[in-house]
Amino acid sequence: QVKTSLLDLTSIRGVLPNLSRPANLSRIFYAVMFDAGSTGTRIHVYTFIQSDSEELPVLDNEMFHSIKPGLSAYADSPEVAGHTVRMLLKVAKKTVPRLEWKRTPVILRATAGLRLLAPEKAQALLDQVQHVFDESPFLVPDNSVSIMDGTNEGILAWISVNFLTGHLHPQTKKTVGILDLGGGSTQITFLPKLRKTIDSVPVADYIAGFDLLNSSFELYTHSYLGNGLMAARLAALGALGAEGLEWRVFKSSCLPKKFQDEWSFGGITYQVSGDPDGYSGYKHCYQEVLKVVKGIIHQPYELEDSNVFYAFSYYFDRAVDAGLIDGVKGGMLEVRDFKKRAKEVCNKMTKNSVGNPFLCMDMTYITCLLKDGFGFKESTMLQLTKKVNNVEASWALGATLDHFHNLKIH
Ligand SMILES: Nc1ccn([C@@H]2O[C@H](COP(=O)(O)OP(=O)(O)O)[C@@H](O)[C@H]2O)c(=O)n1
Repeated sequence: QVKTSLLDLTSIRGVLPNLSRPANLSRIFYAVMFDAGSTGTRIHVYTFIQSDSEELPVLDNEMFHSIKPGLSAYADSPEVAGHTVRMLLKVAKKTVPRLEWKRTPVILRATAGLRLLAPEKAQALLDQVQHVFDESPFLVPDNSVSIMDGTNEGILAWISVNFLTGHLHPQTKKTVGILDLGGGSTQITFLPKLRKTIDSVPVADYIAGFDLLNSSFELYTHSYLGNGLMAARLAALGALGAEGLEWRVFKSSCLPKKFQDEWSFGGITYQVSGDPDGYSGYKHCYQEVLKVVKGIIHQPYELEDSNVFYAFSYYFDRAVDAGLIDGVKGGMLEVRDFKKRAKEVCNKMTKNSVGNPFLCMDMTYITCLLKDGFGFKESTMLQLTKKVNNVEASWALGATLDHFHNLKIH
C-alpha cells in the first residue's frame, strides 16, 4: 500500500523513477578510525547511514577492538607497531563488505603516547603505520596517519559525546561537557554559558571553535600532557625523566608499605615500592599527588551549573575497579564518592591490596584532579560512561565526522 502511494506521487509529479538510485536516496557507508593511545591501540569501524548530504549521517553501528600496549611501547622496534595495526585491520576486513573496501577511509590518530616520544621515534612508528595502510585494500586519504594535537582531542571527544546523546543540533542550547582521563594526557571540554569564562582563560588557546552545518561552536577545552593517569603515577613517584632506572626504586606513600614490583609505561620499566619505614595512607598520598596538579591545572570560571559532565576512559575504569559503578551500566557519581572511596582504599592497604596496588594512588589522583585541579565541588554529579547507545565514548567518532564534514576546528 505504501509503495502504491509513492508511485502515485511520482506519476502525479510527472517524474520518472530513476532505477539506478533507491527511492529514498539513503546510502550506507563505512569508516575506519584507529586510536593510537599511550596505553593501547584501538580500532573503530563505523557504519553510517546518510540520507541527506546537508545533514550529519546516522550512526548505525560501531565495531570496536583494542590491543595493549600502545604503539609507543615499540619505539625501538617499529615493525612490531606496524604488525599491531595489521592485526587490527583484520577486524575492518571482517566488518566492511569487500565491495566497499576501496571507498572506506582508514585513518590513525595518535595521542599522548607519541606526543611524549622523541620526534624521530614517533615518526618511525607513524611511517610503519602508513606503510601498512598503503598495503591495505582500503582508501588512504591525505594525512591519514598523524599525531593529533590536544585541542582537537578535547573538541572531538566533546563532539562524539554530544552527537551520541543527541545534543548536537544547530538550534541546541543544552550540551554536555566531557572529562577524558588517558594514560598520558587528560582533557576537559565544555560549552561556556558566560562570557567571563572565555575572557578569563590563562592563554587564548583554551578556547577553540568549530563549524557544523552553518552554526559555530566556541568551547572551553584544554589537554594537559603529563596529567594522564599513568604519567601522574610517574610524576608522583618522582620517576619522570629520572636516570639510573636499573638500580633505583621509586617509593610512594600511595602504595602499600610492603609492596615492591616492576611497573611499565611507554615501553620503560621502573622499580616501584611503598615506603616501608615511612608513611602511607590518604593524607600523605594526597600531598604527593597534589604536586602533579597544583599550579598546572586551570580552574574555569564557570563549572558548577554550566553543564552535566560525562567522564570516561580511566575515570570510568578506576571507578569500576573501586566498586563504585557497574562495569557495563556506568552511573552517576558525586566528586565526594571518589574522595570517600580513595580514603577507604588508602587507609586499608595491605601488601598487595588484592592485586590492585595502584588503586589508592589512582583514586586519590582522580579526587585531587577534580577538586584541586579543575575546581569541581564535592557535590558535583558526574556521568560515568564507557559507551553511549553501544558506541564508545571517545574522540574517534568526532574525528570521523570531522573527516567527512570538515568541521574547521580553529
Ligand atoms: N575507546 C576507548 C579508548 C580508551 N579507553 C580508556 O582510556 C584509557 C587510556 O587512554 P589512552 O591510552 O588513550 O591514553 P592517552 O594516549 O589519551 O593519554 C584507558 O583506561 C582505556 O581503557 C577506553 O575505555 N575506550
